[in-house]
Amino acid sequence: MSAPFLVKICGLSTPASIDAAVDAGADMIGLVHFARSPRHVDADAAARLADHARGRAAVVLLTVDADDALLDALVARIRPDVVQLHGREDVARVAAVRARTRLKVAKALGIASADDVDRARDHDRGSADYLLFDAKPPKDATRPGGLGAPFDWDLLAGAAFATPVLLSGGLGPTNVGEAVRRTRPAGVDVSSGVESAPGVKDDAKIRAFVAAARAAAAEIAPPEDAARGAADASTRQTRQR
Ligand SMILES: O=C(O)c1ccccc1N[C@@H]1O[C@H](COP(=O)(O)O)[C@@H](O)[C@H]1O
Repeated sequence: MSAPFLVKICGLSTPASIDAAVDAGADMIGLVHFARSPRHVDADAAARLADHARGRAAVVLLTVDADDALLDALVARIRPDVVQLHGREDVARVAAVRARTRLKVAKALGIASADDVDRARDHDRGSADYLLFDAKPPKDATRPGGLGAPFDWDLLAGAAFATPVLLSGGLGPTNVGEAVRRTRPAGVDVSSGVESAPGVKDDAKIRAFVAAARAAAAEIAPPEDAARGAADASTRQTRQR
């Protein structure tokens, strides 16, 4: 059986929005530690949110070009399951963070051209546990992600990676299904697309996003997984009666 499809909801900053994501069926919740983001949470707030989510969803700590001292402090305080590196970290830095923290690492890579997809292959050598493809930010952007901008999914056509790929960048409830069907990722990640305003998560959009992602994932699942999924759903329904 193949690995389960992953849904990550990023940029959560309240216990209520974590509950909404977990109740909707998210596998991963993201906490953004980057001061220029409207979703920034400081170390203490992130630690409280991580404790709120722990055991119910994997906690992903998002940092941007954090140095060792900052990473050590954040990891010790927040105790995440995964560190998302959303800056200019190179292959050596990704490997060093993985070795230092002993945590899973998701490396975000900005995609705007076929060359960017080729460059992403440098990271497909075992240094990262996930490759997270996001739109490449414009040069004058105030942050490297969380911009609600999609990239041209056709750039991934025919591209195969050994490392599980999480698709992100401008996803939302209305386009995640098409994105999953066209790119067949291992999972999806969203922030802006499930908000009512920058940094303010919308529970209904979170529910709609997770449902649409799961429905599309079921369509692209190998036949044996689809059969197992149907059997699991039927067992769940029988138990509920
Ligand atoms: O969410 C942010 O503010 C953010 C800040 C700095 C780096 C990354 C950030 N978010 C990540 O960007 C992608 C795409 O987000 P969106 O759905 O297009 O808004 C996602 O991985 C977020 O986790």
